[in-house]
Amino acid sequence: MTPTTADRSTVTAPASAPAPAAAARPADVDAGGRPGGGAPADARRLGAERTVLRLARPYLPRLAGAGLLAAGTEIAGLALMATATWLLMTAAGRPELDTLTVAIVSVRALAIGRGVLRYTERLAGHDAVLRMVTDVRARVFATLAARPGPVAGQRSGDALSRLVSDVEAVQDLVLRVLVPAAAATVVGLLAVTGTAFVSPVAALCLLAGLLVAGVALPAAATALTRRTADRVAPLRGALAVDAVDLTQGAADLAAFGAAPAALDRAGARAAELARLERRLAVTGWAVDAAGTLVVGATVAAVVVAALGADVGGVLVGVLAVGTLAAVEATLALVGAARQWTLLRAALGRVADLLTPDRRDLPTPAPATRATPTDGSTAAGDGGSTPDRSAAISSGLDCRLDAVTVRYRSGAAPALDDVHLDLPAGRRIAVVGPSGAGKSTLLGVLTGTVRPATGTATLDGTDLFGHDPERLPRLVGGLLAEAYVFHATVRENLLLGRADADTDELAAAVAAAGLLDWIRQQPDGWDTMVGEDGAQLSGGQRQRLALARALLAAPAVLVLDEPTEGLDPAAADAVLAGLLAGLDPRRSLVLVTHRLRGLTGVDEVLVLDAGRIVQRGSAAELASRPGWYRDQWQLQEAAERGYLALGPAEEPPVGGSGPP
Ligand SMILES: Nc1ncnc2c1ncn2[C@@H]1O[C@H](COP(=O)(O)OP(=O)(O)OP(=O)(O)O)[C@@H](O)[C@H]1O
Repeated sequence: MTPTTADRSTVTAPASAPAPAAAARPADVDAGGRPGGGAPADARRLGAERTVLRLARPYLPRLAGAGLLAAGTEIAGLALMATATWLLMTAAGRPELDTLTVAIVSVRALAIGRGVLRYTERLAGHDAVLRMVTDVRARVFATLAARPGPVAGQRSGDALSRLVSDVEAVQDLVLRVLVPAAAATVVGLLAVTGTAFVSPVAALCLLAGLLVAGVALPAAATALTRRTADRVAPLRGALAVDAVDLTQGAADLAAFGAAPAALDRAGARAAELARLERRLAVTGWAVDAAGTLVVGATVAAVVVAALGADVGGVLVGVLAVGTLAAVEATLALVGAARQWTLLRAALGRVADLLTPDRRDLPTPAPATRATPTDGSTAAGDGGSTPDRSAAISSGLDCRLDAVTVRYRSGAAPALDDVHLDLPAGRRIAVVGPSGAGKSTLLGVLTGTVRPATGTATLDGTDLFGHDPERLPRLVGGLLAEAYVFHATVRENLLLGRADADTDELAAAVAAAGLLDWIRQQPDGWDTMVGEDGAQLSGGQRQRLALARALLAAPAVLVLDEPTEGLDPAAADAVLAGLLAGLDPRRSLVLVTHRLRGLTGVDEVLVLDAGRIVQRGSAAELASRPGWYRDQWQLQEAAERGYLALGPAEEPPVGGSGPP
């Protein structure tokens, strides 16, 4: 009974649910994380580049300057290679030193100039791009800040990643794609023109080599890596979601026995991601090897063509080395194409935000629910553990004898010599002041808190001797700090029982008082609840958690403040509904601060400072002096004030008489 439970409590999801409709398979998720790939998506992506580059207009002169400097760097490199080759080959013939002076000075000047140009190009390029990116980031921030609330299906981390990494993709588009591509194009054209003066046939060979290196190979690299790259980004997103669910939802996964399946699922996703990344790496190596072959073949073709055209030996050498430098510079386009493939998803997301008509489109979280193999969700498919999906068919006896719990040696015990007999089908409520030990008692019953002394038995055997993975199916329910997964209502419910059909879901949800709300939602059972249930009210999260606990139907159902966060009338209705709907074979341990509606339980225990200070039926305790009666009177008085303040929408159920 932690006070904050009301806001956060909910039960969790994964179970062996059928692949939910909301889950999109990677193949159906485009790079922008939107379902549906193919041609329209491509058109949309190109539109994304246009949208993003429109923002570059104010910085065009600076960017053009950076592009020219990049081209100058490449040209200086090409000229350096050609001049140095001419110098070496000419010097081999021992000519007069005067004839070499210009070449010697040129080599030095080009070597120094290339370094200077490279430095200036980096300076100018980053200056222009950082200015532009600052502008883009400010716009993205303003757009996110102006939103009335989170878009359905979007996580808080998603907004952060749009602001940081997606905007960096804009920077990479300019610096690592457009500038190198422009420089390679200029160098290629100059090299072909220069070669044409020496030998037109050699120039044609060079042109062919440059087209293969600068057009065919980048196109092949894009085609080969695009499908894989499109699957990598959503998978990374899904894996990040798994990591959050596995850490923040660890207690709930364990409580419903879904942790091993969730771990398996995350492991399968990680393995799939590794496989795709290996495939990308292999494709990259293959394309690089093809590039090297193209360089060699082009040089050979140029040399043969030049020799065939009776070009002098020194010039043939210069042409060969110049060809080498030009084709290698053009191969930068392969890297640029690969980079572009990887950037498209992020560019699409930035464009979605910055274009009003795109912004209105629902943007599901980046493939958070995409899975490598089965389309199941991170939260919604716990794999099929037969034991988990089978409801316990009968009740079990549970017993605590002289149980004492001490969290720290020397500290006062959180439970002190507690005796509790809970035969199958018995329903008890545990009440008491804050810090009395109520949650600790539930901890002992669910096997998460081990007593210092005393014994806890379930079905006649030591409770702590039971299989830790099976125990949650025997004793479990709604515990404090429950976690709601970023998944649909159905997926969150199916964590409770994987094989529940819609009628069973509806019965549990009706008992928790959430059925009407679900029916009113356009997506019904497939309504996304947001990260940790952020798209639900506190009361709705609590009802969802309760419904999931009821669905789990363990032999001993423990409920820690099931009606916390609900208004008094709703709390009464929910408690009455759940007591009425409970299978009579199952036991119930209900921890609550609210004393109304407890007439439906067999016994109420009052805990204080770890000891059971009162026990009896609700009516008996209300008639005896003590903590229970004082608290009952206080709550009744407060409730009368509450009801006097506003019209009660629902009549109180199940607690109007003496307690
Ligand atoms: N993990 C822990 N480590 C140390 N002390 C703990 C821990 N959990 C509980 N306690 C202490 O044990 C005592 C009983 O706590 P417990 O949470 O069981 O009370 P509670 O009746 O559920 O309280 P509340 O109604 O406020 O939730 C308290 O004094 C608390 O400070």
